Amino acid sequence: MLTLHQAGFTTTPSIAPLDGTLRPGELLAIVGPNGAGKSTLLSMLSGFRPCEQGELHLDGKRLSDWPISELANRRALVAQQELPGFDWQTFELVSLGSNPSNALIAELLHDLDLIHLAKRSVLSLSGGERQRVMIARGACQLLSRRSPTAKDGGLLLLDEPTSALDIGQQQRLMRQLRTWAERHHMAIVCVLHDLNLAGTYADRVWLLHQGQRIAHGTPAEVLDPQRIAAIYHADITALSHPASHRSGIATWLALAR
Ligand SMILES: Nc1ncnc2c1ncn2[C@@H]1O[C@H](COP(=O)(O)OP(=O)(O)OP(=O)(O)O)[C@@H](O)[C@H]1O
Repeated sequence: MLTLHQAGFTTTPSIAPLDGTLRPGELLAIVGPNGAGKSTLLSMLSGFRPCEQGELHLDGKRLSDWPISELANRRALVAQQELPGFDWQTFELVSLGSNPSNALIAELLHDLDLIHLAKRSVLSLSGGERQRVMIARGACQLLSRRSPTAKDGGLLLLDEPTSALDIGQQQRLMRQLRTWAERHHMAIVCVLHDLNLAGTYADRVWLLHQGQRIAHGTPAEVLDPQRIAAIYHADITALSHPASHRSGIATWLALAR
């Protein structure tokens, strides 16, 4: 579990002090316009850029006090458009840096619809396939390195994990992330631009704007159409799903020219 106590950055790019808890079993979406500070915040949550004010505690200990190798057992970051640096086969790249069982590799490849690509060179994969491989690798890092006595499945941080995926794969990935969160008691944080994916699959949403979290809570509380239209300077139409009655935001249906 990761807790934030007035954690932030004072230097550019700044993040205003934040409190909060990233709980095992929960999927948190971080949303906000371009340049709002989402990737910057993810780098703070991962410990790659130590916070400059306040504190972050991971599993009861200050994030900055964890040795790198032990930190890697507890949190994994999949950055935007990470590229494989070498001509590995898919299954090799997924297991890189950890020592997973063949069963775990096969399970993760199956989970992300990659099993038919297990022996393919990662350099030959499409953008969307490669993106799913990098996500599988992040999950593999946590699941293979966790201590068998650990109470939870660690923290998986994903920066725009659906950016290269078609709509079917986007839904499949988001459903899978929910399954991992529940099955492995993992805390999962996703930076998302698609507010409908955030609204449908996240338990909680943080909305960032100019380095500040301006709203947080359930998707229904945060994704208020008027607030979203104002923050994004977007023409939107709020619709509710005819079956679930869950509200969503239409942009492509209602583009005004
Ligand atoms: N090294 C840096 N020096 C100065 N400014 C930076 C630096 N890195 C990022 N920024 C700026 O900080 C702001 C936040 O960047 P960040 O990448 O966190 O935004 P984001 O919300 O993830 O955006 P996007 O949706 O476009 O990916 C941006 O204005 C960016 O240009």
